[in-house]
Amino acid sequence: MTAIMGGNALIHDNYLLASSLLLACICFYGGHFYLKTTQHHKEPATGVLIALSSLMLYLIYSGGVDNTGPLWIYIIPPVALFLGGLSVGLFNIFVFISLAILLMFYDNGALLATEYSVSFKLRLIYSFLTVTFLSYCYEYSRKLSLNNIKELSEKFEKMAKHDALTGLSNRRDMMDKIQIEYARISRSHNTACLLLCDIDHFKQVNDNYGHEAGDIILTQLSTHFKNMVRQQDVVSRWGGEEFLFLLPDANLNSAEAAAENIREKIADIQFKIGKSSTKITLSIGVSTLSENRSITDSIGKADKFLYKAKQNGRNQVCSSKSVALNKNTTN
Ligand SMILES: Nc1nc2c(ncn2[C@@H]2O[C@H](COP(=O)(O)OP(=O)(O)OP(=O)(O)O)[C@@H](O)[C@H]2O)c(=O)[nH]1
Repeated sequence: MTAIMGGNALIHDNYLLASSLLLACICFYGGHFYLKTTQHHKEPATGVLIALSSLMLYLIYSGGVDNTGPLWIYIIPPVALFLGGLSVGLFNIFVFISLAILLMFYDNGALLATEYSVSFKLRLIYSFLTVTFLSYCYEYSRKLSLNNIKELSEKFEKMAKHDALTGLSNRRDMMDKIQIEYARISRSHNTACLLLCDIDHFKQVNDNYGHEAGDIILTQLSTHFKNMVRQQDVVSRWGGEEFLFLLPDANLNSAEAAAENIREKIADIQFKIGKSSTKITLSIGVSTLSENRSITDSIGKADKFLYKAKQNGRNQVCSSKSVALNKNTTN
C-alpha cells in the first residue's frame, strides 16, 4: 500500500512525499527480511515502528494529498500494540501523539507546512485516542486468549505425558525419553541402564487396606523414588504397580548398586495409611541399554530379570550379572 502511494506521489511530481513513502516502504521490507532471516523480532519491530511513526509525522507536517495525510495516523495504535506488545506499544503511541500534538499546536501550527483548523486537529487527537483505547482492549483480550490457549495446551501436554495418580512420566513419555537416550548412546557409544521394578504382593496390600490405601502407597512410593534418583534419571509408572527407571550414563555395576539402594531404602520405610502403616518390598530387574541391543530387547531383558527376582523369592535385584554369579556358586 505504501509503495502504491509512493508511486502515485511520484506520478504527481510530489517527490518529497514519494521519497518518504518509498523510504518507509524499504524500511518495512528490510524489517520483514531481517525477521525472516534472523528470527529476531525485536529489532525489526522497533525499526518498522520508527519508520511508520516518522512517515505519519511527515504526513501531518506536509498534509499529504489534499490535506488528507493525517487520516493515516490511525494505523499507529494497532501496529504499535501488535509489534511492541501492550507496554512498549503504548509507550510508542504516547511518544508519537506527543510529537504530533507538538507539531500541530506549537505556535499555532508554525512547525507545519500546511494548515488545519483547530477543530480538525482536536478531533484528530480525540479519535486517535479512541482508536488507541479500542486497539489496546483488542490486543489485551487477544493476549489473554493466547495465554489461556498456551496454559491449556501445556496442561494437556502434561496430562498426555504424566500419570494422573503419581505425577510420574507415563509409559508413552518414558518410551520417548528412552528413544532420545538411545539416540544419544548410539552417538556417544556410552551405555544407560533400565530398572524394572514391581511391588511385591501388592494385591495383598489392596486386600488388607483397601484400593484407596493402595493408591496412597503408590503415590508415596513415587515421591520416594523421585528423591532417590539422580537429576538426569527418569522414573515412570510403567503399569499398575510396575515402575521403569531410565539411568543415563550408567553401567550394569552402578545400575545394580542404585537398584539395591532403592530396594533397601524402600523396604525400611513405613508407609502411612490413615492411622495404620505398612511396609512393602520391591523386586527389580536390571538391564543395559546399549547401541548393540534394541530398546524392545532391553526392556524385555529387564522384564525377564524382574520375573527371575520374583521367582527367586522377591525383595531382590536381578540382572545378567547376578544370574551368572548365582549359576557359578551353585555349580
Ligand atoms: N490401589 C491400586 N492398586 C493397583 C493399581 N494398579 C494395579 N493395582 C493392583 O496391583 C495388584 C497386582 O497384583 P498381582 O499382579 O497379582 O501382583 P502382586 O500381588 O503384586 O504379586 P507379585 O507381583 O507376584 O509379587 C492388583 O491387585 C491390582 O489391582 C492402582 O492404580 N491402584
